[in-house]
Amino acid sequence: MGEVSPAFIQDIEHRPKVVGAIAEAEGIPLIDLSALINSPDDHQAIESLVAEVRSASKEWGFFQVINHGVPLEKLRRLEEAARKFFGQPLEEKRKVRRDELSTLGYYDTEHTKNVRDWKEVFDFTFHDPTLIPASYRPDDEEVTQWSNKWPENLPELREACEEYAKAVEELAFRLMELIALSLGLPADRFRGFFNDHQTTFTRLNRYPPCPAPHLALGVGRHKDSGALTILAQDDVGGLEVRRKSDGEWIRVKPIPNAYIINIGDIIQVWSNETYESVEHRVMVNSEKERFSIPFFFTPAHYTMVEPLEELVTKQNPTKYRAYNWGKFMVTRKRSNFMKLNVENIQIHHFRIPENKNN
Ligand SMILES: O=C(O)CCC(=O)C(=O)O
Ligand SMILES: [Fe+2]
Repeated sequence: MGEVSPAFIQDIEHRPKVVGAIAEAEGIPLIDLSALINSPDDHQAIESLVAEVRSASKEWGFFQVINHGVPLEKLRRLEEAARKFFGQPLEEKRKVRRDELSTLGYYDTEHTKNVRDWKEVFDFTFHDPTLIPASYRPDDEEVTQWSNKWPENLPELREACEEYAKAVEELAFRLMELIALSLGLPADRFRGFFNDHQTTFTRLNRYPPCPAPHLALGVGRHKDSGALTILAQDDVGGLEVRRKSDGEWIRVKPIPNAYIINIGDIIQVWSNETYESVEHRVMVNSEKERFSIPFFFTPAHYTMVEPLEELVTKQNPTKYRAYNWGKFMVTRKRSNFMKLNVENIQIHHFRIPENKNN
């Protein structure tokens, strides 16, 4: 990536605090999922987990989980394969680069809020191919497919990716059950959105050392647009979360063999804002590279996302107009691809103003 070109430079108000960042100690909640994995029939233990998830989702929109049931060796194997993949010359990585027909594969030019991110990425889906609208245009009903692009010279990458995503998907379903219960819904309330044709994808992120960590970000401030994100990070650290209580950026402490879970925009809408998707960003540093692996759990492309009817009442009327998830996702990808000088599509574009409710 060489010199820091102006494309990477954040506006002054969005630059990270390299010194004096808020301590990690009072950071996001840590939840031990042992009961969910080992004694799912112990109602009392599950109730208390549900209460922890409710409070963490409400106060922070982020939490970490341990004893989550994803075997550590699957993560280690994937990390090793990812290091090998990113360690190759650029022309080798570009053999599996993303293109306009399928956004899966390798790329190093993602923009978040129109500023370039200091990172390189490899995206893949577990349910391959993934059905997706052919265009962002609302009147175009054609559906197309995204297919994975696997490097031929590194067959172990494919195996490691597939095994890992399968294990994390199980965790995702379990977490969605806890979240459903925490909203007073039946445990399987969200299941149907993910049964067929889910658009879930996993990303391998590499953040190279950066000569100007005070000017650039690994990922600029953003909210995740899916339902739930399950993130593995290494021991370098750099993820920051915007604390809901006061808007301060808080570092997320790397905890060995923990996953970071965050509520995405879709749960914000489904829950009619009982829970909110929270802004986060990634700092880079001048010495160490950092790896992270987010798993973005997202429903089928034809899902119309809107507040669940059980959570809409006279006192709490619906806060969103329904939107089509596939079109939303394709519109997002398009603007990541093309550095458009307009704001990305956001769920607030579907927000119903308060006074129109009454
Ligand atoms: O690398 C990280 O810690 C987070 C990455 C992230 O927020 C994203 O890819 O959406
Ligand atoms: Fe994110």
